[in-house]
Amino acid sequence: MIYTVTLNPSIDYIVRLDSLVPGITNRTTAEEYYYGGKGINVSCVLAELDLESTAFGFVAGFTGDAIEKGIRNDRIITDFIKLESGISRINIKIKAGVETEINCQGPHISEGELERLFSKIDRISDGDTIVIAGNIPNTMPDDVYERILERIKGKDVRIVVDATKKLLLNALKYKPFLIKPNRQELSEMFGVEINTEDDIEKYAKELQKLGAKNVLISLGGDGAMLIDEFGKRHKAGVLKEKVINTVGSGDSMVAGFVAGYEKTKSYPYALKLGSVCGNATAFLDGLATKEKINELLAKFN
Ligand SMILES: Nc1ncnc2c1ncn2[C@@H]1O[C@H](COP(=O)(O)OP(=O)(O)OP(=O)(O)O)[C@@H](O)[C@H]1O
Ligand SMILES: O=P(O)(O)OC[C@@]1(O)O[C@H](CO)[C@@H](O)[C@@H]1O
Repeated sequence: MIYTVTLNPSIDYIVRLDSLVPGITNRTTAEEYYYGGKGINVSCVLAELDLESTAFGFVAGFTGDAIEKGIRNDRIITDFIKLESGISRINIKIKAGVETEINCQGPHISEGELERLFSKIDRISDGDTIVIAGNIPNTMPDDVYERILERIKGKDVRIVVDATKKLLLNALKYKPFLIKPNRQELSEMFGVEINTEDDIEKYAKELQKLGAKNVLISLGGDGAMLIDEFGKRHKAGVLKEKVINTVGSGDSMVAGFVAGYEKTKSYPYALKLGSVCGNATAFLDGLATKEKINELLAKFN
């Protein structure tokens, strides 16, 4: 079974404007909403790839109810913990020529509620995959990913972590099978500007020295680079189509990579399917669909 963990799910409210002017009332030209949070997005794209997953995490209030209902699907088993107070966050994605995101704090999670999650994590067993992705509310200790991984230590579980800074760095000692920083996140982790492909490879290999097996660096419209567990560099480009909404492209890439590796045990294929899923999301209103993935798979080389 593949388990995804989203500590801080969200409703993504996408607002489109011709331009955004600070200090006045701006009016949208269109708006849409999606149920998100990184782990949830991974579960949704896995479902499009015909893979079942169990979604763990915390939901709260009316937004939490909507998220839980909204992602219900016969390939997603939702097993969220309902928090006593607060509401799951609404993240605002402003598309006004450039993209601006406002990702909110999210509800407080108590130590007792965290313990309930750890008990669920104890169900994960040999041969399973766990995908831990996204940010945590800042009231939560930043060793939480380590505490989750500590619970599965010693089990033969494929670990995937998609997070930033300390949350990711602290998880590396658990030897994750895959991490997927984007270029900016890689730069931030090392406090340097990363421009060239050689720089990307150099810093990806630093993350491998710290414990990561496969490091997939996503580069938005420039594609992605994988440094696999054998130190081999693989590159993938992107297809050219009208970009509609890139929110969740990175998560789609993670889902595609995990599915591609699960099916073939081939890193080039995992990178290809990951890229196709990332592209498919960028070219659609919501996340990658089975139809779009199959269409792009036939064109991608
Ligand atoms: N403009 C684009 N055109 C085509 N493909 C894209 C575009 N942007 C993203 N993608 C695809 O999605 C993958 C992941 O994108 P990106 O690097 O933006 O991830 P991310 O920063 O983690 O995104 P997010 O946090 O929104 O999920 C890219 O490697 C690429 O395959
Ligand atoms: O605040 P976090 O957890 O880092 O990111 C949350 C988020 O931006 O990630 C997804 C896209 O990757 C969206 O569905 C969601 O709004």
